[in-house]
Amino acid sequence: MNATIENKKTDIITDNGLFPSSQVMLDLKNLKKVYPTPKGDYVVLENLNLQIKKEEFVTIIGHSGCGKTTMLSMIAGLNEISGGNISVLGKHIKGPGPDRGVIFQSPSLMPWMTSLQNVLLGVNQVFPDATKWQRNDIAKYYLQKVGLEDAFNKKASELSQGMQQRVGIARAFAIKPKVLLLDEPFGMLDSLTRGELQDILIEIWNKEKITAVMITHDVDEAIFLADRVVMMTSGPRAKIGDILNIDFERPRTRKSVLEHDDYYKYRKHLIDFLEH
Ligand SMILES: Nc1ncnc2c1ncn2[C@@H]1O[C@H](COP(=O)(O)OP(=O)(O)OP(=O)(O)O)[C@@H](O)[C@H]1O
Repeated sequence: MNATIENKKTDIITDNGLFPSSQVMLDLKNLKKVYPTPKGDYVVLENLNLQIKKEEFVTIIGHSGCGKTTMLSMIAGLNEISGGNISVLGKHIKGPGPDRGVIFQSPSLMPWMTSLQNVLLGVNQVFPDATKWQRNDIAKYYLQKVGLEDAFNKKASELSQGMQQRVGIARAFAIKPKVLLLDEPFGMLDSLTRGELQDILIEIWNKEKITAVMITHDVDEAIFLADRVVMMTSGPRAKIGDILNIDFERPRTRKSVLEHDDYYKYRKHLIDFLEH
């Protein structure tokens, strides 16, 4: 990994996130979500507009309960859209699909199955025409990428939380999605394991260059991983409040990011947003 990033000072650049359509992977237009409740309709999201570019890594931050998971689950096709639309490469989504992989906070593996069998569940569905050997190779390749080459045949129930999330990462990449959606994937892990998995995630992402959208509550994680940090306003009727471009070169190391003059500027910008 490149240990240095050019320490050139830049001004904080925020943008309105609008790009030529040829560059856009994900397009959220006038997105609205209403949850019916006993007390009446609760409008969680309204007029939410966001474009995410091909090969971009975007992190999403916002106050607890503002609607981050709601937005991500709508992109995944797991939560009905109340208004507006979401498109992937210009096509409106109508439900879940193999073009979008999801990594949740808890990987929800089948506990009685091995790491390999868990990864194969998705691979078998998405690549039904591949031979058994080819599918095995794909699953093993990604398990090895997340450092589980010695645990192919370990049951999920025998794995630590960190190892289970490694399987979750392998499972998501193995279906070769166009977009990877991550909902606080490291939220339950200790800081050392969290750092290790951030490095693994970014290493595979650097190689595969798929579009990634990740919710996090951790401002440092948001900066370290992202090309842009998207800030959501507090609900109800939450929308995109601000977008911060993170202009650090890649590949990045934690040390080089922390030592960059702009790091604290970025951090302050995000914390100011969250505190107001
Ligand atoms: N199925 C549902 N029915 C009614 N209200 C819901 C439902 N799911 C979520 N909500 C409400 O919608 C709001 C947004 O929830 P959501 O989980 O999307 O927020 P979040 O920003 O991801 O929160 P957190 O950061 O705590 O994970 C919350 O007030 C939540 O209580």
